[in-house]
Amino acid sequence: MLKKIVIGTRASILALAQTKLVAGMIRERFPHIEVEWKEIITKGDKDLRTNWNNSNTSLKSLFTKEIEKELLDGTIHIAVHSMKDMPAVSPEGLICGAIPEREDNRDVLITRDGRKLAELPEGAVIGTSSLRRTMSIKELRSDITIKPIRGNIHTRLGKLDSGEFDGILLALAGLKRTGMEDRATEIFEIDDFVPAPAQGSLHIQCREDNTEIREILDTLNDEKSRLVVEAEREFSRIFDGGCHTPMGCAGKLVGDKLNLKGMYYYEGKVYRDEIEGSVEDRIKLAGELAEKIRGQYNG
Ligand SMILES: NCc1[nH]cc(CCC(=O)O)c1CC(=O)O
Repeated sequence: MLKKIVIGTRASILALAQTKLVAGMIRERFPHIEVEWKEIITKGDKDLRTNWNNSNTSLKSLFTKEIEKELLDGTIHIAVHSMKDMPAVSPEGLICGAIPEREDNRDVLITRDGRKLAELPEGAVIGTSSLRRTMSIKELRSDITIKPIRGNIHTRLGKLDSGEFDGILLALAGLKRTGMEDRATEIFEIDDFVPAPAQGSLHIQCREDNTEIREILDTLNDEKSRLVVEAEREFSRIFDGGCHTPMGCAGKLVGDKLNLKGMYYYEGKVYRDEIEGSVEDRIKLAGELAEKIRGQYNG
């Protein structure tokens, strides 16, 4: 019988918050198992010059490689990641062992003085390095000036507070999980601002051959979250989504139906559509939604 589980984590406040959340879930279900975490510094953490928010799949692994090596070596048992930052395909020997209940997937605006988007002055400066967020905010207010911003949530909030920006855009999930939800000035509705595929969802990673850990992780799974996230990830795979590709996708269960909204920016224009169907057909639905959107610009 397993006595202790070691979770590998990056040292950022969000990574630690997510790790502690998962540690709590395991302790609650398996009180006899001791849960610890080990902070691992990744190449991405060392190299702050990398614009990781606009990174493609290979750059994405900058933040996971060292952690994945420790999983494979067996020095840690599991790792907790934000699903939206994970490439579509797991490295050889590793799997996603659980997708727990998803947090709110919406995006938020945070301003220094509590002004909402509509109240900001002409040409106000908003910080984001995400193309999806840039395009979405420009759609709502074309006069806004976008300036790139890097670093973890605290660094970004610090840059906002010091006056470098009038506002910044972040995921509500990250604010909630780090206990800073009260910083959210304006929460954007999905129809105005389509979230990144799998935003707000966790990816608990483990070794494929570790059956004991897989049985434990099975109990952390939230089936509804998994079904929705699978569809969003399929949409993202079709459009080859790193965070680099300006696209969004958000699913919602309505009874036994899945409603899927998607958007994609192509040659400077926004295309959106939505689809609804049986949740069992979620992968097919994601493909059909992508086809509908492609049909708009291919005519
Ligand atoms: N790309 C960085 C990242 N990865 C996950 C989150 C937030 C939490 C989540 O979406 O699950 C963030 C920060 C942000 O986008 O505001």
